[in-house]
Parts: sequence; C-alpha cells; structure tokens
Amino acid sequence: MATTIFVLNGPNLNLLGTREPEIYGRDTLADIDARLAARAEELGVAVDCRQSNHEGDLVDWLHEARATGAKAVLLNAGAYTHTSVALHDAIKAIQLPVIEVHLSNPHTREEFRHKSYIGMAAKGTVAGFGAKSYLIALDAALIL
Ligand SMILES: O=C(O)[C@]1(O)C=C(c2cccc(Sc3ccccc3)c2)[C@@H](O)[C@H](O)C1
Repeated sequence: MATTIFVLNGPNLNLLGTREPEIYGRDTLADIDARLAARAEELGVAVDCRQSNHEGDLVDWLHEARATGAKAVLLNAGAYTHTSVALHDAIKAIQLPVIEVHLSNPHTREEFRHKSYIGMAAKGTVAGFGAKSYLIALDAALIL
C-alpha cells in the first residue's frame, strides 16, 4: 500500500494568489498542490490535498487520515489556527504526526496570530517560507 500524506488547508486558502502577495506569495493553492504532487512522486509517496472553509470538514479529514492509514498530515488551518480547540483535540486524538504549515510567519504579524492551538498539538511547525513551507513539511514528514 502506498505511503500517503494528507495535506489539509483551511478557510480562505482557496483564494490564495489573489491578494496580499507580499504576505502569502503569488502561488495559488492549485500551484502548491501541483508542486507537492511532483515532489511526492520524486519521493515515491502519494499526497491527498484538500481545502475547506469549514472547521468540521478539517476535523473529519483528520479522522479519515487515521482511518485510512496515512503516514502523516500537513495542516494549514488558516485562521482556525488561532481559534480551534476542536482541531487541537482532533490532532491529539488521531495519534498521527501532524505538521503545522503556514505560508507566512504568524509570529511576525498581529498579536492575535501569535497563539496557535494547532502548534500546541502538532509534531512540529514550518512557517514563513511561502509555498516552500509545504515542500519542507512534506520532506520532514518522511523522515519522522
Ligand atoms: O500564513 C498562513 O498560511 C496562515 O495560516 C494563513 C492565513 C490566511 C488568512 C486569510 C487568508 C488567507 S489566504 C488568502 C490571502 C490573500 C487573499 C485571499 C486569500 C490565509 C492566516 O489566517 C493565518 O494566520 C496564517
């Protein structure tokens, strides 16, 4: 059975590439997904890339990662990073390595972005490298 990495993206990331390129870069989420698929092929693994604006979908997909035997999850929860106890608890519950991913570095931004409920439960965090944050996290997931 192929090694699969779930890549989960939260609210508004479907609009990526349209505004604030100085913060989030010019790649669309489709661009990022394509770069991940290409890197995954080089590494001999599969990526399952999904995006939702709904917190419950992300919780369900974390459960699905566990149920389907995924090796790890890359999670950019967007604004839910700073609010979601539900995602924090789901990460704890599934007992899989979850790597928190951010395009920007939230610690250099507004105060409200400095708290991460995701980071408090994740294996680790990659932030501030734009689209490359995802590629770095994918490589990290495979050496865990
Ligand atoms: O840096 C990130 O990846 C982050 O997870 C992403 C976020 C985010 C917030 C709003 C929109 C978007 S994506 C976007 C950006 C510009 C225009 C349209 C959508 C991402 C923030 O909520 C987080 O604090 C940080």
